[in-house]
Amino acid sequence: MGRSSSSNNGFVGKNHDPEMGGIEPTSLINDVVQNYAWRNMNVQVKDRVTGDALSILADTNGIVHAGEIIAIMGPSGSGKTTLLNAIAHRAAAAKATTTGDRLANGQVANLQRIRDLSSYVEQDDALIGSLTVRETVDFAAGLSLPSSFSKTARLRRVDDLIASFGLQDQSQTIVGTPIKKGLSGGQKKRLGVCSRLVTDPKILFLDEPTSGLDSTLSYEVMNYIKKIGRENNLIIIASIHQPSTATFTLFDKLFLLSRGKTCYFGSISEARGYFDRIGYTMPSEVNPAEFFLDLINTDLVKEGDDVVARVKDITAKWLESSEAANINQEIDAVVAKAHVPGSSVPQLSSIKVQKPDSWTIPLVLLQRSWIKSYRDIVAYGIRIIMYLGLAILMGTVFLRFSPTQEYIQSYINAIFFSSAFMSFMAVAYVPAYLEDQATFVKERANGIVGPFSFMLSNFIIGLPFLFLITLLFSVVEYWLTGFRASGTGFMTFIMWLFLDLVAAESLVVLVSSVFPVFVVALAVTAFSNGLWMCVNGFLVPITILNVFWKYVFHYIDYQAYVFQGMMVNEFKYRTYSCATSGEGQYQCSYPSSLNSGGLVAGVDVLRTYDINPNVQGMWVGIMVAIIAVYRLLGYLALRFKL
Ligand SMILES: Nc1ncnc2c1ncn2[C@@H]1O[C@H](COP(=O)(O)OP(=O)(O)OP(=O)(O)O)[C@@H](O)[C@H]1O
Repeated sequence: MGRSSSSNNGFVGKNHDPEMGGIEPTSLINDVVQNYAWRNMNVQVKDRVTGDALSILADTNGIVHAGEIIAIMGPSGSGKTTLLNAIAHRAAAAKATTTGDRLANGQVANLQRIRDLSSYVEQDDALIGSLTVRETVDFAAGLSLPSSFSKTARLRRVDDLIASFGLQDQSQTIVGTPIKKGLSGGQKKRLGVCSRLVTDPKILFLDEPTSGLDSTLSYEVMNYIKKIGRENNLIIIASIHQPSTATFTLFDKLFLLSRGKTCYFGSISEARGYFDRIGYTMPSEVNPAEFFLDLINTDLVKEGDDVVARVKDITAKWLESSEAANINQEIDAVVAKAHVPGSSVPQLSSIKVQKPDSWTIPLVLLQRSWIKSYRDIVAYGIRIIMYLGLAILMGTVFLRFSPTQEYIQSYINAIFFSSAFMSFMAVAYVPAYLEDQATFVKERANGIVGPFSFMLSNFIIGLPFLFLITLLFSVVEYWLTGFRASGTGFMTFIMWLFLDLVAAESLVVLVSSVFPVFVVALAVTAFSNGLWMCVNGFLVPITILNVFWKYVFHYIDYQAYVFQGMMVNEFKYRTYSCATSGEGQYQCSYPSSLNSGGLVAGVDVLRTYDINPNVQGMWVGIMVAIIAVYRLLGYLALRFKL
């Protein structure tokens, strides 16, 4: 998302597109948002135990000015993430009700405006392990900068940012996968922030940007963030857990929370004086962050020390303090100023957000998935090896069949197994899809990628890979087994197997979109494929399958059409010789019109399974429809559920 502004709508834009004669195409300067405030922010949930309404964030107010960086601090469970999410207009907690105003330049900012103006870096920001540092930042830029932004300007911004975060020497290093080490923890954190900043946000929300890092690395990461925030006049709001003294002093303001209530909000330099005034004197030579946290940490119960009473006292004193009153006045003042006719305050309604063209996002996603797929040996290479192994296994078990009647049942078994087993193995796609979906969820929450672009690119990028698997499997298995030896027969087999795999993978996408939890998605996909196997007409011919399974499930079973299609491909065009007795009599075990000539017509085998040999075109159409429905339902699940 590239934000542009023009002088005639009140914004002094330095971020114009290069083609439009802008001054600094790569600059991230914030000249749009002068301040960001939140007023009467409350979050209520239904208590997990009692089911009663429970307040987890009570009446918080705050204001941050351009160029400032603030720390939201509090003991574990005090509501830091809840507050950060609430002010960033995200779901504050599961099934929470959030009330209150978010104000940018004193004007109420709705979700879209906040998405336009800000980026949110989550604690476990999903970086793609197989991409290099430069690719990570460049793809983030490609997904959000307007198409009018030239490639040269984009790459300049990418390289400048990488250098600002001290990652220039790692620019060609991959982030890191389970089998190939890449960046260190601190470098990954820096890259996470860097790839969100490239989209040119004016406000940056950071959820525990130093979690998992030691104090030296935490300082390093925050120092980079502070520097870039200062240089570009950004508003940075970060929740942080137990910073060292050095890290703590990098922040301009502190928001101290305990049990969802404000204990202090104001400049870091004045915090000590404030607590001294209300009766809590900080000893010298102590880490101030530690002192404040110990003061309000209700989990640390020491003998003779009533922390709960102390927190009540601190939160009550805050509400009565002149500091709290000043914040409210300051917020009222920016609101009033914004509404003065002819005010010089930039108006939110006139911000023009330029996004990439609608076709650019799926294209960038495709390019990113393509790099990921050929580099990520775990997600793709291992699956190819598995399918090849399966082909060799099945080809050697069902080895060199010949067109005689004793092989008829084995042919049918081989057809069933080829399709059913391959569909079943699609569960191996669950982890890779869930990983992509996690990236999507984060990009979507930042307003970058929509469910349609994600679903479309996921579908397209899967096709060549599935075709490759189909081809490798068929080349090995089809000829080892000895199916009908004809080019058309082979190509038709490939077509059915390909449709089978596309449908099976679409089912994985649907199930994993509805249940985005690994074990659940795995169990539901495996169960569904088991069900499709049972009712596809092989284990129990359709003629005797009970009506419930037949009418409720059989006709929507993609495996049924693949099984029937492959059966027709093998049996429609072939005859099988009967056995002969010692006296030269034919002994045919399948009743067939050709029995008198010592043969079984393949079409008569089809008849015993009630398979019509002349409607393959319709089955292909049904397969395409099933795939489309799976994808559509997957899209709807992403659109409305996640
Ligand atoms: N449904 C609920 N019932 C009861 N308590 C809840 C519910 N939902 C959230 N909470 C509580 O709200 C509080 C705020 O959680 P939050 O994650 O914002 O805290 P935090 O300060 O970010 O914690 P941490 O530092 O451990 O990440 C927690 O104490 C949590 O247990």
